[in-house]
Amino acid sequence: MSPRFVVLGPPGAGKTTVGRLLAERLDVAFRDTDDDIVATAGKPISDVFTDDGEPAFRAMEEHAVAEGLNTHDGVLALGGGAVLSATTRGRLAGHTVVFLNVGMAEGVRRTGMSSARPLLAGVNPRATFKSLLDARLPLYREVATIEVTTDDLTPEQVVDAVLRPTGPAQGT
Ligand SMILES: Nc1ncnc2c1ncn2[C@@H]1O[C@H](COP(=O)(O)OP(=O)(O)OP(=O)(O)O)[C@@H](O)[C@H]1O
Ligand SMILES: O=C(O)C1=C[C@@H](O)[C@@H](O)[C@H](O)C1
Ligand SMILES: [Mg+2]
Repeated sequence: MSPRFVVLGPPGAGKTTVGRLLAERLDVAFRDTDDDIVATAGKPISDVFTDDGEPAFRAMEEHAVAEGLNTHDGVLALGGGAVLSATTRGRLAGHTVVFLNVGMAEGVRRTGMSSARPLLAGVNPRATFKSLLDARLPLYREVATIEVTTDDLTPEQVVDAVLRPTGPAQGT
């Protein structure tokens, strides 16, 4: 069993929003590893970061992603930092992986100052978002088989782009 699409990208790229729409369009189930972690931990992700620390969160995330890849056959959205794990990047080989990209300005606009995103809850979310993008862009691209830049697209248009055939133009 393997997910039809694995969706990843930075916070605010639309993994949850677009992932859900994509699953609806394909009439398959949607699963988000962030939700799996919340269910397992029995508390919000911000509390996992505060109480247990980021390394503990990353270990739970590695486990949740492996479980999703092995047991889910619909659309699987990963947390924004899941690609930081080399083990996870290795496990993504052979899967159809969609990288939803978003630039700093739009990413910060979409995520706002939400404390639900502990890594962006500091004093300078723009700088934090930029350094996060700089560090992760090569990792997202290492595992992605499809990349869509979402800044100027609605979630529906992003789904269209994911499903658009990429081969040579048909007919004349
Ligand atoms: N293409 C888009 N155009 C405009 N707004 C969008 C788009 N995609 C997502 N959004 C909005 O941006 C916000 C963040 O989207 P979403 O929660 O899906 O991102 P995410 O990638 O799952 O983030 P996280 O890594 O924090 O889970 C939501 O308010 C959502 O409605
Ligand atoms: O970008 C990140 O590192 C994170 C993104 C979210 O999806 C959550 O997985 C968590 O807030 C960490
Ligand atoms: Mg999400």
